[in-house]
Amino acid sequence: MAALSLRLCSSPLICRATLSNGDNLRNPHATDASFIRRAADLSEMSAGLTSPHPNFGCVIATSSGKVAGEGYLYAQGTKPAEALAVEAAGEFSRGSTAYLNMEPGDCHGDHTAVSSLVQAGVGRVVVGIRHPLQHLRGSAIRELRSHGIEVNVLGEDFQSKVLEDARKCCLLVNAPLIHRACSRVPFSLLKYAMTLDGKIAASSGHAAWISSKLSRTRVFELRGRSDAVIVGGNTVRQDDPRLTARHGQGHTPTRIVMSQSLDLPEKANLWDVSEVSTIVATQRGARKSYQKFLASKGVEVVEFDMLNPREVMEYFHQRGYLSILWECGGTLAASAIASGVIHKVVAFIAPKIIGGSKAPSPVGELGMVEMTQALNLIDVCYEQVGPDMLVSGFLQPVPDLLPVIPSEDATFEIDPSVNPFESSIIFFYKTWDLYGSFSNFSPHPIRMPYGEENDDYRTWSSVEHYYQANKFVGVENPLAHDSVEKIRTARSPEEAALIGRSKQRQQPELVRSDWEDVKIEVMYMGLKCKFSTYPHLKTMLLSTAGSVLVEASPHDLFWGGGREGEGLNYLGRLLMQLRSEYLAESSVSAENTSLAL
Ligand SMILES: NC(=O)C1=CN([C@@H]2O[C@H](COP(=O)(O)OP(=O)(O)OC[C@H]3O[C@@H](n4cnc5c(N)ncnc54)[C@H](OP(=O)(O)O)[C@@H]3O)[C@@H](O)[C@H]2O)C=CC1
Ligand SMILES: Nc1c(N[C@@H]2O[C@H](COP(=O)(O)O)[C@@H](O)[C@H]2O)[nH]c(=O)[nH]c1=O
Repeated sequence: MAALSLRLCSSPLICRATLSNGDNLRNPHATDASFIRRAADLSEMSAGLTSPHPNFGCVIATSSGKVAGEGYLYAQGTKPAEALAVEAAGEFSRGSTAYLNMEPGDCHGDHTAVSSLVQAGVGRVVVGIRHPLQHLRGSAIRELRSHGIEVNVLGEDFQSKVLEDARKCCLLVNAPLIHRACSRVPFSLLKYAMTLDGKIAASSGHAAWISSKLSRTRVFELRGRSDAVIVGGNTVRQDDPRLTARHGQGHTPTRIVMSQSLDLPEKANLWDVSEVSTIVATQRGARKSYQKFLASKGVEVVEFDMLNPREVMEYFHQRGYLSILWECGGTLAASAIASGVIHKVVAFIAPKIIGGSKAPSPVGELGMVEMTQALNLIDVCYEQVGPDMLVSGFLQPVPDLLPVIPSEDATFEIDPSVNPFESSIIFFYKTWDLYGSFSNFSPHPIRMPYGEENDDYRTWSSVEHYYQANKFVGVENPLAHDSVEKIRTARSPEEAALIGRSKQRQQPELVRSDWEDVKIEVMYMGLKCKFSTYPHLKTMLLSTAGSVLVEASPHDLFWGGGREGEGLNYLGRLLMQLRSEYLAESSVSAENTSLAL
């Protein structure tokens, strides 16, 4: 009998494994493998909330093989998994082994993850996979080793079948980020519900519902883990879907519609963007009057010279999307598979027969004529969900991290045609990028007062928390005060932004009347406080002297630079203003020193 017994898990993303008693005796690596799997399982609890941060989990195990503490990163900017796990383990951390599904990022000079393990006296660290982004890769491992801690990386320091399986779990749990590091399209999952006779709707086009309520709740969870959900024009016309995550928690993805004709209804649930945004991707020049109508509803329209799944995915990759859920019908699904942008398939199969020779099926024409041409799924999982069967598997393997995947920068060096940057411009955007700590979303808490003339200082978890809360500061309404508190205590900058933006949209009466006049100053004060509080950030800012700083947000045309430099780049401008103030200060103090000598 195999030492590992695969257990079908609640998550369609990964298959977990449990060890039976006695495995440890038979296989010396069984304990390490089992704890790494546990760390991967834990890390997955934050899926959808951490994006674009990786999912991190940590298990602290004593020398007798007992779990003393565990933790996972709840969301970007919250306490690292390692710090939570050693806190939970308390004194048991000393001499223990820490299991991490992924090497910590320790970006922006924030060494909390590593230092909490060092300070807690952990004796050994086992790492599932190294960090996939090359500029972060290996530095936490080196740092831990420099403190005399033994660090073992699966697949590098020792190898065996059980460890290889455990390492695979670590790759799967962060598949979107790993794809981000080595490809130009987001990680895409095609999901559909079909009858036992392979239909996704009746011949009339009616499809509500094929799968059970329980299965559909699982779909809400899948949506909650994705950055965006995508459908084709026909699904909008037939189903009038909402495409929201309604399982009661977490994040709601952006909705994307691909339509060449723009022959879409005037009334549709997707055009209600009060809770979540919708983007329509279309062919350049299609129905301009309808494009205007969509814009008037608050729906963003993006035109493509060639509307096909690959172009659309490359575009959303550039916009920072890591994971996409395809919930389209067979026509678009076939086109997406043929373009090679689908990585994983999740099929809910309901024990029903609807028949109908014209009833649609999940994947349209792929041009294959022989069974030998069929695409074989790999790492297939089977799970019963209520009355339905859930079959999932990968169309393409998650890229392996061995050997080292070139970073995006290195890729640009290899293929200069994709280098969009000039050397005198420094772009920053996502917090985990090289200059990501320049972003107002970077996880650097600041101490700032509630309002300008207020000495009631509070800690704000990021500049974004401070900025969003200031929209409602000083407004004589208990609901405005309540909004400030909700934003201040939001668990991540993304959550703070979500609350701030939706309150502003839904209850504009709560927003201070001078907001448009003061918002730049508010952002400036927040940034100034951040760079003054963290000397290493100030040093980093000063090191960019001579370069233009641009927030590379393609869609925020006020704070960011836009896709083709059409944005106002106020965030970049404020940072350059701050930098010149710091440079002036340091030249004055150098002058004073030389005068004193
Ligand atoms: N059971 C299930 O899981 C699901 C069932 N369905 C059902 O499926 C049926 C709709 O299926 P289907 O017609 O295949 O709908 P799709 O969702 O695949 O939409 C097809 C449309 O996508 C647009 N499109 C844009 N670019 C492309 C491209 N490169 N290739 C292909 N299409 C493109 C076109 O819209 P346009 O014409 O506007 O230009 C096209 O007509 C409905 O009955 C619906 O209820 C749908 C989703 C899931
Ligand atoms: N019919 C069908 C599905 N259909 C998909 O769900 C969409 C509707 O989502 P919403 O409007 O948010 O409830 C629909 O347009 C299509 O993409 N999904 C399933 O899990 N099971 C089903 O039986």
